[in-house]
Amino acid sequence: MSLLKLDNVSKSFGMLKVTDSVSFEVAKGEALGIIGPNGAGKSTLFNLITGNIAPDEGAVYLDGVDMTRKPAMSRVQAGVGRSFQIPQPFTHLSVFENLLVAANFGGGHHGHAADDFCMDILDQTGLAGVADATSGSLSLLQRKRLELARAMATSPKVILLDEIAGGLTEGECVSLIQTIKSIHASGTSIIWIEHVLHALTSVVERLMVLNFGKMLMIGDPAEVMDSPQVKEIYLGIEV
Ligand SMILES: Nc1ncnc2c1ncn2[C@@H]1O[C@H](COP(=O)(O)OP(=O)(O)OP(=O)(O)O)[C@@H](O)[C@H]1O
Repeated sequence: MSLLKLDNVSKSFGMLKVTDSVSFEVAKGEALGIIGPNGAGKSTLFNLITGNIAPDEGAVYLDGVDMTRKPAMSRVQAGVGRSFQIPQPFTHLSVFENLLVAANFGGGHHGHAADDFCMDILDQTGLAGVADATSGSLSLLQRKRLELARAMATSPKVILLDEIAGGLTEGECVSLIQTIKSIHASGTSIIWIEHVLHALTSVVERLMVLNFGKMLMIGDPAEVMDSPQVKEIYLGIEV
């Protein structure tokens, strides 16, 4: 059975159909990449999965349960974790405290068990050395790591990564990819929107292309990137 399923999901803002009858499934433990031109509807698709916006039509299922009308918080508690394009930590709290908030409210972890759980995530995401630093003092790479860590602190079954590699140097990007690979290897499903294609294709098993709100193609990353239709529409290259 699939972990996450979208069934003919559509959403319009005024006259603009931003998500147009999108259907796909993500298996347990799978990593799926999403690409598409600016304004294709990628972030809107994430908002429909997380419950930040409601679809006009269609349904969203997690583990076979219809989540379509459930609020965002209950989806977090059911296992949908998310990182944001622009990191959104509580800047006055320490890195550790940021994780505790996510673990308490999103992951249902409390007391000493929550402390240990958060320390494990700090290790996994490479933040153990800055546990007591205020999150406002972190470098860009560390803030990206904190976005990952906060998503992991909610004990997700699937994490949605929104352009997490953007703005990093090549070396920083390689180091973040290692962390994302370790999260994937531990069994968490990943859906990742990314413009840094080499980072994305080094992790994901399937790639989806969105264009004008429609799913243009989904499949093996190399085959998708090789498709003349994708080259023309996504990359703007005449073939
Ligand atoms: N809340 C909203 N109200 C009105 N229009 C919106 C809203 N959210 C998104 N849009 C519009 O929907 C379209 C798709 O936006 P979306 O952010 O989902 O695209 P995207 O593929 O994530 O783009 P990018 O790669 O630039 O982040 C855009 O034209 C955007 O202006």
